[in-house]
Amino acid sequence: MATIEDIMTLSPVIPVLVIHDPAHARPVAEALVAGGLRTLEVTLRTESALDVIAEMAKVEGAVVGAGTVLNRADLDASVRAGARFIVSPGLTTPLAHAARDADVPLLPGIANAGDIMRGLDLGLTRFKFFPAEASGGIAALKALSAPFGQVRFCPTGGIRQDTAANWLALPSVLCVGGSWLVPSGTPDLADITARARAAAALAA
Ligand SMILES: O=C(O)C(=O)C[C@H](O)[C@H](O)COP(=O)(O)O
Repeated sequence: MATIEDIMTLSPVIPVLVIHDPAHARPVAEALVAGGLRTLEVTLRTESALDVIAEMAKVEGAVVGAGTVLNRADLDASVRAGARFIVSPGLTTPLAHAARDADVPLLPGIANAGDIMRGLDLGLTRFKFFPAEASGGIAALKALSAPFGQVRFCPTGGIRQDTAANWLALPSVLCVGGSWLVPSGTPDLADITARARAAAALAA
């Protein structure tokens, strides 16, 4: 079983995916992997998300996780569908316990020092900083990182190709997440691969 650190360091950018049509799942995952992004977060925001996870998990080289996981039921369903890691917008004790029980890596969202301290009490040191730009951006994460030397982050929310490098330059940042890799609508696979290639070229 990979650790959440392994997942976060596979590539500098984790695409956050909102896919409605399961028929798009495999081609989109293949296009991202072809561009060099292997870690894929499928949000549970669509009715077909679990089917999308199952389809994407078949793509060679893809490491598929579930995002927008809110509780134990979401987590268990995601793992059954083939998710190898779990991302949540926030941190709850029941979700942390569910991840521990399922032995699945968890990347929970945090936005303040209290969230981080609760995470540390639960044995967690790797967090999604969400919503990154709206929570104060780079200045906020720098300030938040200072008291927690052992903690590392995946900022997500409002980050794009042209701002990702600034985030990745922070010593406390292992990777960033973002939805800019796959715009909504019918997927343009060549464009997705080009976006992935540009993102993969950003060094963490
Ligand atoms: O769905 C979830 O679980 C979330 O926590 C939200 C997503 O990570 C952000 O919506 C991505 O942000 P954008 O890249 O600005 O679109």
